[in-house]
Amino acid sequence: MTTAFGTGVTGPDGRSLDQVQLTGVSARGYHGVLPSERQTGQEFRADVVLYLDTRPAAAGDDLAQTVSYADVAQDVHDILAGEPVDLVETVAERIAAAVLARPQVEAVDVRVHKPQAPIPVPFADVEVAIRRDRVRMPVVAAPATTADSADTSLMTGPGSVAVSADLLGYEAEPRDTFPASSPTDSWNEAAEQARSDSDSAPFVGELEPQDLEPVSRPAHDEPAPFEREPYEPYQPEPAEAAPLRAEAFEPEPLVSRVPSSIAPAPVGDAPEPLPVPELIAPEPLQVIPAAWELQPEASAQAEQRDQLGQEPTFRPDEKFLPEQAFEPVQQYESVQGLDQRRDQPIGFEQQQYDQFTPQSEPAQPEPQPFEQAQSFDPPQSFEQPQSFDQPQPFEQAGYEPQGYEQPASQFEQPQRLEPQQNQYDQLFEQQQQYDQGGTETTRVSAAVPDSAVGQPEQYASEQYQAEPRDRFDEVPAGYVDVVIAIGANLGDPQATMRSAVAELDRMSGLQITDVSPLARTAAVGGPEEQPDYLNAVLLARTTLSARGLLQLCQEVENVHGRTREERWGPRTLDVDVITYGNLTDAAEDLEVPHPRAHERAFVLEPWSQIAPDAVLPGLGGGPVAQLAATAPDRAGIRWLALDWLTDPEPEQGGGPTGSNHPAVSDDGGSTGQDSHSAEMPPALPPSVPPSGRPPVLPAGPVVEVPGGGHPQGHHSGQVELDRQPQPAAPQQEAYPAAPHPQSFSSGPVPGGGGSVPIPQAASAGPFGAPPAGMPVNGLAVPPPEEALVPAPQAPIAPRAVRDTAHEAPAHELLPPAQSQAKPVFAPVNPSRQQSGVFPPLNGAPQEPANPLFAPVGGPPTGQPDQVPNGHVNGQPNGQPNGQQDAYDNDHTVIRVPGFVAEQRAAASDGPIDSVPSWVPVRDERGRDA
Ligand SMILES: Nc1ncnc2c1ncn2[C@@H]1O[C@H](COP(=O)(O)OP(=O)(O)OP(=O)(O)O)[C@@H](O)[C@H]1O
Ligand SMILES: Nc1nc2c(c(=O)[nH]1)N=C(CO)CN2
Repeated sequence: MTTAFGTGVTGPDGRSLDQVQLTGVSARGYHGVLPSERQTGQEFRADVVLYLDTRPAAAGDDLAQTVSYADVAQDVHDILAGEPVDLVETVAERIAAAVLARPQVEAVDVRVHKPQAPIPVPFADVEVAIRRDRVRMPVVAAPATTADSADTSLMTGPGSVAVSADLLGYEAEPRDTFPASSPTDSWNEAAEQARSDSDSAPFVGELEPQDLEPVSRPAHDEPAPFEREPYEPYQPEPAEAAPLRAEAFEPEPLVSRVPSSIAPAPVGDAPEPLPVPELIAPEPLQVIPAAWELQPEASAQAEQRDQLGQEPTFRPDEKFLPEQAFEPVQQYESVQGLDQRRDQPIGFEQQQYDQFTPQSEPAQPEPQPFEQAQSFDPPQSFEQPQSFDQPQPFEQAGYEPQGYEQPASQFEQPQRLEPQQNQYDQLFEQQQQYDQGGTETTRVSAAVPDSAVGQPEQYASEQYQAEPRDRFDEVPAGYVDVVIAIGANLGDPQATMRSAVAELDRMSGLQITDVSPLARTAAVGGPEEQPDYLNAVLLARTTLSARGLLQLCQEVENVHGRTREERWGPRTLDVDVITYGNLTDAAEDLEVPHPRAHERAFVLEPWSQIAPDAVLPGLGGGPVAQLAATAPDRAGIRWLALDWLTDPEPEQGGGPTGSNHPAVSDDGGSTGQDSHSAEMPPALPPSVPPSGRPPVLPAGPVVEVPGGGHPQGHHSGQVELDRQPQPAAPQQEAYPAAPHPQSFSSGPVPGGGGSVPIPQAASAGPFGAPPAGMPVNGLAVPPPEEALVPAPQAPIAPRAVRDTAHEAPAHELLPPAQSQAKPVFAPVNPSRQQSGVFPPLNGAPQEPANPLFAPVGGPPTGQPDQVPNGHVNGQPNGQPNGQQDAYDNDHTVIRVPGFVAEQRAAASDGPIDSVPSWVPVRDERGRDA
């Protein structure tokens, strides 16, 4: 696995190290293989993250106890501008070596950009990103740096790379030819410190300046002739290279291990010169032991597979480096597996995740029951979208070295990799690159060993379980508050989302504490014409690791037939982790907070409804309500519905107003997505709450206080989550409670936020409501009528909307009028029709001009009354082929000055059961109300 740049590094004490980041150091450099590059030079830029413990320095306010960023900047600059080398990799390596020459630094991330690289096609950047530490040390030596210019004994600190310089055959440059800034007194003191430290680090050798042969550095105006530089790569001694397994996988403290192959000779020993090949050699890679050699459990599983005639689960496109074997590999679980787990007592899932914690003693091989084996090895016929969810090491993360090619046969496993999905991988990669700071970046890694190809995925999987790879694998001591976003626009989105909420809540290790109103939102990104989404946000708390939570989310997605054909394409279900406590971190497979959450009204708006004071942590974060108000897609929030979980759904197949049918097109018929939905797996069967749940007491109906319960202020009330009191859960320390209120017992939501009771998926068919009053998951389920949320009587602007002046009329931001499909709408109780008219904000309620379209306010008389779905005064507007919009029949479009809301009205052709509380959320005219 290649660690993402700037993600956490754990120190010897197991805690995250502090970081000193230095970005954008630039210089004209002469690196490159082309003579022209050597001749004219070009811009090089570097970013560096130093990992160290800054507490000693802070405690004494003492520079000597830390690293001077100015010195590091100077070194980086000098290396960029300094002695030309062929490869960006070498430049990065040298920078890493220079930084690690400082004994305080435990690890360093280096990213070197070469934005003007001679590439004959348009591109944005070339970037090499490496991480080096005291274990995976640089394979070239640092040139003389500010760190050692005072006293080379500085290089004798623990893990100093200076010694390996000689071992590597690197010829350090004389200080007079390689500029270095003046040493400071503090560095002399640090040198003293390093000397004393070296007593406890017997492996550290010591070099004197005379040991380092000077080489001359070509002046920039006299470019060196194009020839190989005398840098010589690290060449491991074969005898030392063999114990790969021990070096790569033993969960030892960071600083206690130095690969023996590059450990310096004991002090006083003259280092043996090594044979020197021309370029940097990769890390020693020998025969990689089979998974079952490493993990007895895996062995048992393999045997079992053999007996069952199952094939091992291979990831043929995976390439392993020793350190990279910690790549997250899904512990595959079939739909069956999920169902099985659902019925497990609480703690079952935790046990599964407990496997991820380091085990001091390997477990004894035991034959495992068939069910468990299945969870590692799904039937071949079951297509695991997860296989493609996970970033593939190297390819997806963009770490594939340029020109690195594997024989096609090693990638071809038709039953696993379908062309379509490979295509998605590419898109995924683009997305990741896009995520790395907004520019398209080609990243290059130093070396990918061929021998790592084609290893059983179990191998990586087991390793993943054996040692937490990063903070995302840390299992919290207590509950962590999390925010999860769900969305869907294919199939039967509302039904799917109802199920998803119930399924997530049933998972042990995860408890949903609050559910937002349902938002209908214009699709953001992706193909131009796709149905609107339904979106909601769930507040929850979890005892799972962040990665465990992601895995759960993906399992639920998969259960609902999630496929990935194109980036931001339509989907049956999307479940994203928005926040995990206050953790801000990124890895290849997970980033929290979700990297785009801060700009997505379809997340922020529902979230702010249930947590008005929530704050999104991290870069770009801030008060959620504020972010929601200013998010670019704000105008795409069409409406919110409160009672989307409690409101009983119509019978299946109940026509276009029903919710158990595929996405409905404007003409009331099925959309082109029908075929897709036909491919969906059958809906989950009804299930009972897991036995481990606390017993649920009958409770009163969902209470809606006068005003309608909508959090936007025009309903002042809230919906109570009438849950059974839960035992107090310890909050774990590492990621303190997220700054949003996620009260477990609902109580009044601050700011009048409206929560939606968690659905009951227990008794009435796949998505149907349970009998009235039947409590599920700690929620009291009111009889349908009681559950109804009265339509707002005196709407005022939502808080978020009120705070925001939107300039653009909403419909400009909506999808084209010819949009073919709509999501399913919740059923409507005809008795609620007239109450669905939202009066103007500051005036008397107005009667709708016609029963279906109730223009209250709206554009000046005489102008077409255009509504987002393309209607003009109730007539289809811009519908292709003259299609009649389904809204004409079963929706009332309600307008108030500055706002748009759509309310379902009596439909002549479908069951009408209840009225969801659609509420206006959008300032249609871009004005404050
Ligand atoms: N916070 C996160 N939540 C969910 N997935 C994440 C997160 N961070 C990274 N990922 C990764 O993103 C990958 C793609 O996720 P997904 O297909 O759901 O993207 P998407 O929903 O189409 O787009 P977006 O990520 O913009 O919402 C996942 O396989 C997962 O590994
Ligand atoms: N309106 C809306 N747009 C989207 C959504 C979504 O959930 N809602 N999800 C996306 C990828 O996660 C991309 N675009």
